[in-house]
Amino acid sequence: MNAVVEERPITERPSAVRLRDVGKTFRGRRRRTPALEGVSLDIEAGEFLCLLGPSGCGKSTLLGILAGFVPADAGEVLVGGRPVAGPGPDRGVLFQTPTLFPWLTTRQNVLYGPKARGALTPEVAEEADALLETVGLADFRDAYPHELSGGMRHRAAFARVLINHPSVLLMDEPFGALDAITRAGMQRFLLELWQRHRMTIVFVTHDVEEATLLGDRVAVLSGRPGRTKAVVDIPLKRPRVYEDNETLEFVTAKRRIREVLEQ
Ligand SMILES: Nc1ncnc2c1ncn2[C@@H]1O[C@H](COP(=O)(O)OP(=O)(O)OP(=O)(O)O)[C@@H](O)[C@H]1O
Repeated sequence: MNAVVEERPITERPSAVRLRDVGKTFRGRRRRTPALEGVSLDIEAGEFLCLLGPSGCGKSTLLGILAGFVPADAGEVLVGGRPVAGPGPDRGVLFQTPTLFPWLTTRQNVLYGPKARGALTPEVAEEADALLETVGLADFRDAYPHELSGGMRHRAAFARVLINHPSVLLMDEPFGALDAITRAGMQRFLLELWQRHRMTIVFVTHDVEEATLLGDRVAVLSGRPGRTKAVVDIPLKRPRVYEDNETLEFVTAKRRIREVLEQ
């Protein structure tokens, strides 16, 4: 078994995200659910990290903590060297269901954030148009969400997040609900985007194949309460394409992750 739990001292590499002994217990009136315990992880700036683990191990909770939606009740959570105290435009969040306002057009959706912050300038509007071009929605800038396909809605949600120039992109099973072909297209799109912008990505997935294709490393959480079980390096060359998934290197990397998961 080659997988190792990595401890990368923060002083050695620039760390975009630092988690130290993070814990979270949900306390209801009748039930107390420990979701995370002692989670420690350093994610480098520009790294693509996938978060994998059994259902209910706290992956979404961890992402929610990084996004600032869910307060941790133990440990240290730093993004860009600063403690997370709530949501912020430095962290873009994308969910399985793209969050778009149904009463706004694609372009208006993209411009919603800057407008709400009072930062809508002609330059930002120009940037929105360039982003719509990048995500292949220039011809649909005046369409409403219900007029877009599933993949198009995802790309619109991407543009909506990217207009804020987030340094960290937090993605919670973003392609989980898509059909296989659209999903492969979105994976390709995400890899190209990341290759170009090199933002830090934390990507939650159930899918070992998806984690192997996308990640520089895969952090595997144990069953509830989630703990960092291992961080597995994916030593596959970049740029990667979906068609690589039958190569020996790919299959070997996938097997290593599966072994850790099943341990
Ligand atoms: N708001 C909440 N209130 C109470 N319990 C919660 C809440 N959110 C999550 N939990 C509990 O915390 C645990 C972790 O949930 P979480 O959604 O983070 O897991 P997950 O790994 O993302 O699961 P899945 O892979 O099934 O999406 C679960 O037992 C869940 O029931």
